[in-house]
Amino acid sequence: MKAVLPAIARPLLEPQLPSDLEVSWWTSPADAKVMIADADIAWVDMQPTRLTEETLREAGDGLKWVSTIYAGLDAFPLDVLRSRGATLTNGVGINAIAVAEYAVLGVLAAAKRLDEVIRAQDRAEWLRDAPGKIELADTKAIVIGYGAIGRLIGDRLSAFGVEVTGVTRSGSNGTMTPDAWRARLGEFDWVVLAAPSTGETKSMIGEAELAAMKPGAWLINIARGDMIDDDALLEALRGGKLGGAFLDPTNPEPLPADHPLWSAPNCMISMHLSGRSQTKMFQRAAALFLRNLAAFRAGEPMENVADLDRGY
Ligand SMILES: NC(=O)C1=CN([C@@H]2O[C@H](COP(=O)(O)OP(=O)(O)OC[C@H]3O[C@@H](n4cnc5c(N)ncnc54)[C@H](O)[C@@H]3O)[C@@H](O)[C@H]2O)C=CC1
Ligand SMILES: O=C(O)C(=O)CO
Repeated sequence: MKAVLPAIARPLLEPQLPSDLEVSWWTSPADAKVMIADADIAWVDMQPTRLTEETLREAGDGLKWVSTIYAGLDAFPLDVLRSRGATLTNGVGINAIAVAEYAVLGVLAAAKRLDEVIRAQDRAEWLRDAPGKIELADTKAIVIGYGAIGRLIGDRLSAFGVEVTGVTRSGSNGTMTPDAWRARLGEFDWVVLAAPSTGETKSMIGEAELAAMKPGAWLINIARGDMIDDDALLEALRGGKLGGAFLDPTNPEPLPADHPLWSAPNCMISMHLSGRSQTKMFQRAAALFLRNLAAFRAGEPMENVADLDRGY
């Protein structure tokens, strides 16, 4: 059995790999593309070493399991994997803590207008009044996408006294269903996006949704940039009714230097940095891969198997 694995994870994986597994370590997409031709297993990540759709198309017929550290699968050619009959396991949970902490950072930065405080510091200006005076306690948040990340955001915001409502696809465990949240948008001070980018969620926040939000409410996006209609967001930000937006991912990435969102009023952009966390992320990813490898070899069910039709 042959596996193509990322060299970056080699120190964590190699000591624990079974001796009869033949391994090639990729350091670049070009490496992966060659190595994958006769692999049974491939761990591929779309960034920073972007593996192209072409690579997965060119993989040999033996490729049965593709593993990734990514939770969001929107950049993966799911149709190619589906037509090959290959299993894709994702990285849901691996960086959920780091991302949830960024969402809370976004809410706190918006409440206290940390961006304005830091701009004043850059000017060596001593502010006489706080630019943001919102106390989180007794405010209300809706977290659209209440999965691994969304639930952690919910727990953390609840600890600040925020009343949290979650949205899931199924509406299970007291969450709202995707057809119910729009009618209630006007109730929330914080609208947090933590759902996967799929056909159902692309541009889910557009003109109508922004208009329905409570005056002064903030939009916090830690999911994917294409879930927001940027033209509508720019108009809402310029109109001043929206409190503002905290955007971790954007569409496209990197955001071009001349993109109007950079200079839009009341907009903070964190450059899709939220998922980065010291070494813990790789330790969790390696541990998950090794558990799944044992299951794959034993013909047992693996963890984090993506639903290729659903898209996450
Ligand atoms: N900014 C970053 O660095 C990161 C962003 N992400 C993004 O966050 C997304 C969520 O990640 P996880 O929580 O780990 O995934 P997850 O699979 O644990 O949770 C997804 C949640 O979204 C819900 N959902 C699905 N379709 C929905 C819809 N149409 N409307 C409302 N809710 C819907 C699901 O029911 C589930 O509760 C990922 O798909 C990825 O795009 C993930 C990791 C890092
Ligand atoms: O895991 C993901 O989907 C990410 O966006 C990581 O940054």
